[in-house]
Amino acid sequence: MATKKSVGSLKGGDLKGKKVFVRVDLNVPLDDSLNITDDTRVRAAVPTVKYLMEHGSRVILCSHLGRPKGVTPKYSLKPLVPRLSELLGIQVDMADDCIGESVEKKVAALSDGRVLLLENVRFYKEEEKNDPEFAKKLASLADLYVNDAFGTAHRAHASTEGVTKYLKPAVAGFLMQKELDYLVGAIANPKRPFAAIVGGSKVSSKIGVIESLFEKVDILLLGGGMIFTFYKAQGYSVGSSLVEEDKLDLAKALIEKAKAKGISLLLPTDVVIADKFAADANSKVVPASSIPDGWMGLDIGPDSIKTFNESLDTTKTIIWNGPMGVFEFEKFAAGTTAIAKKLAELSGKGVTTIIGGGDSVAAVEKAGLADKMSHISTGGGASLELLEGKSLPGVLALNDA
Ligand SMILES: Nc1ncnc2c1ncn2[C@@H]1O[C@H](COP(=O)(O)OP(=O)(O)O)[C@@H](O)[C@H]1O
Ligand SMILES: O=C(OP(=O)(O)O)[C@H](O)COP(=O)(O)O
Repeated sequence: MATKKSVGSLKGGDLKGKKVFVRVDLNVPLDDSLNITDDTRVRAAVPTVKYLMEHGSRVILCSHLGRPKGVTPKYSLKPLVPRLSELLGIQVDMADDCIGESVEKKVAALSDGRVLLLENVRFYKEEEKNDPEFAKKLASLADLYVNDAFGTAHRAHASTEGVTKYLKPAVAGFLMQKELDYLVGAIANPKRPFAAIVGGSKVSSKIGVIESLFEKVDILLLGGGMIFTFYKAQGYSVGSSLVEEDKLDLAKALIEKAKAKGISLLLPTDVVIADKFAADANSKVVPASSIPDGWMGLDIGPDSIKTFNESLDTTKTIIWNGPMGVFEFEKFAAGTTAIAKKLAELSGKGVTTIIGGGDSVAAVEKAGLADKMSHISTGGGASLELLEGKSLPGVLALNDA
């Protein structure tokens, strides 16, 4: 993907008094009382909005929340207003719609440096359909467009892609840029040795990532549920561990490919096994090749942690996607927590550490180590697509630098 024009390249007259349509990803988890339970995405949206406020722009914020079918009160963006206002240091105004007369009035009343939050853009089915007429209506609200919604950049929707056809310049926000710098830039030109740690539940959902990383990494560490397909492919008995029978040949082929490419591919040498898939299961540590019938592997074992750590000690860049075990159960979280701790330690020694979205981010946050990493992605699906080497429609649509 070509480098995209950044909001940071706009200054003075480009921004002063201008109405700026900013697509952000405020798709945050809310509890039953509509309290935000993780405000990471709200905090991540702040630098771009503050920059625009400081340059005297009139900021129109647009986001989706959840996957509503039509207007659904529980998916209103209203609960976001207090936290946004607190973080921005001003009272953010809220519109009761995202297009139409009432919104136009609110936009006309915006003064320089102030912020208006539009109501959930997915209350219109035209958003996900990338309907051109709807995109035109969104575009008509503003003078220029900023996309800072990294978490939604893999969607070609009206507010992420369609709108750029009618609103120019269309530029990347600071969060979008940072995500691309790490998830594309740091990986394309890594300081070596470069290691990837890939875990999660299934080989099938990570195959694209593994194959794409094969072209770039020196070391590949595998963990999570997918390792049992690799074990079985090597003739080990895996008990009742998660196995994808139709991916056994693929696992064999990947092991061969790693050899041919000179990549150091490490599979865990021992595993923590359980007698059932439950938080209170009985557990023990066994060598990878000796999982008894009726038992299932739910985490990597202490020897594997030691070997993985030693291998990571030699690196200068690390990307991590997917937990090492069923970290949601305390008893099987040790492997994932150990990796999080190792990455935090290595970050402190100048190693670039990138956490590629999804459950690995949740694990790092659970371990209280989020602020230690070089970069933690705010997008699950979007980061996975980038790591697979795909281009994101929400990024492609922006003006080149
Ligand atoms: N050994 C295992 N057996 C079954 N499930 C596992 C195992 N190890 C990890 N998992 C599960 O994988 C899930 C995460 O997988 P995935 O969605 O592919 O990762 P990510 O969200 O990081 O991309 C977690 O819910 C975790 O419990
Ligand atoms: O939370 C999101 O995706 P993610 O859970 O893959 O990070 C984004 O806001 C995109 O939402 P969507 O998957 O409903 O299009």
